[in-house]
Amino acid sequence: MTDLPGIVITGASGRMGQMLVNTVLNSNSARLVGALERPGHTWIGRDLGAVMGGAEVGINVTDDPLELIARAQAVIDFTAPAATMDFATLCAQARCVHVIGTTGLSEADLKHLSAAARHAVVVRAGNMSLGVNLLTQLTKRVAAALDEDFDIEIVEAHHNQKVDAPSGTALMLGDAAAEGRGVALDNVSDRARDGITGKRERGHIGFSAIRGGDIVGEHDVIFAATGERIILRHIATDRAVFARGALKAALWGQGRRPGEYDMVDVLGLNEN
Ligand SMILES: NC(=O)C1=CN([C@@H]2O[C@H](COP(=O)(O)OP(=O)(O)OC[C@H]3O[C@@H](n4cnc5c(N)ncnc54)[C@H](O)[C@@H]3O)[C@@H](O)[C@H]2O)C=CC1
Ligand SMILES: O=C(O)C1=N[C@H](C(=O)O)C[C@H](O)C1
Repeated sequence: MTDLPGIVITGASGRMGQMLVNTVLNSNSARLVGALERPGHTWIGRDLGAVMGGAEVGINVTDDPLELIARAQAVIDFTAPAATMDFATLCAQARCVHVIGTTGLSEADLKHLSAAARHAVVVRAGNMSLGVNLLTQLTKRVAAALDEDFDIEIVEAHHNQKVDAPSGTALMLGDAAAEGRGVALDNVSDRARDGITGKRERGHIGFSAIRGGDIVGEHDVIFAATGERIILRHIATDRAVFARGALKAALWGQGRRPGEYDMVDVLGLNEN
């Protein structure tokens, strides 16, 4: 028995799930206590290590979150919006830290998370990497320094299995740019252009999404004026950067007061 925080990974068979399992299993700061998958998944009831193609780890994958979350100190959750809402309720009941990487959440989902955060620590970010969270701060500063002569466009690229657009990261960057400009993103966001769209509106923030192959995640924030252009870019080449950030968040959340937090809080980037 050890005092290290016990972590449950949801969506264990997913691209991020498997990365998270390996990250926690290789950590000296946390221990893996459970792995969840959706009902009907072929991994249910089987040893997690074995289904991942390695040695047995003594943890059977389950589709029953109730008992598992009750004895966890943190749940790291990169799944899908409906599943994340269910896990948020259970984490709130268990007073356990809920680290959420899931993107594509609706306004109603965000309200649900705010309610859950009255009882538990909820750390959520559309991107858990250090680089992107630093990029949001840079974006805010550049947007604040430039006026609307600079058109802001956010371009993101991801693999062909991604189901939501714009990416969670693109929306974080859009929020940062809007905050820098002192406007609400909802009032200035251009999220789809097709056909005779009319001229670009001054002050708007545009989004474009590329989907193809195995691209892990790439984001450009373009500030385009007449005669010059600034481009802030982040390229993720390995999902380990997201998993490391998520584990850091799970550990950071231990002993904190219930509430909603993000990776800027976890990484202490607000102080810079
Ligand atoms: N915030 C961040 O840093 C990052 C966020 N993401 C986001 O994480 C999410 C997952 O991404 P991927 O791993 O690429 O997707 P994926 O499709 O490979 O994995 C999702 C997994 O969740 C499982 N799942 C769905 N419903 C479930 C339920 N009720 N209970 C348990 N498991 C359930 C699925 O079976 C699947 O294995 C997406 O929303 C993606 O945008 C991905 C990478 C980084
Ligand atoms: O689905 C992904 O893969 C990713 N999703 C996140 C997003 O929506 O921004 C983070 C990362 O870019 C990978």
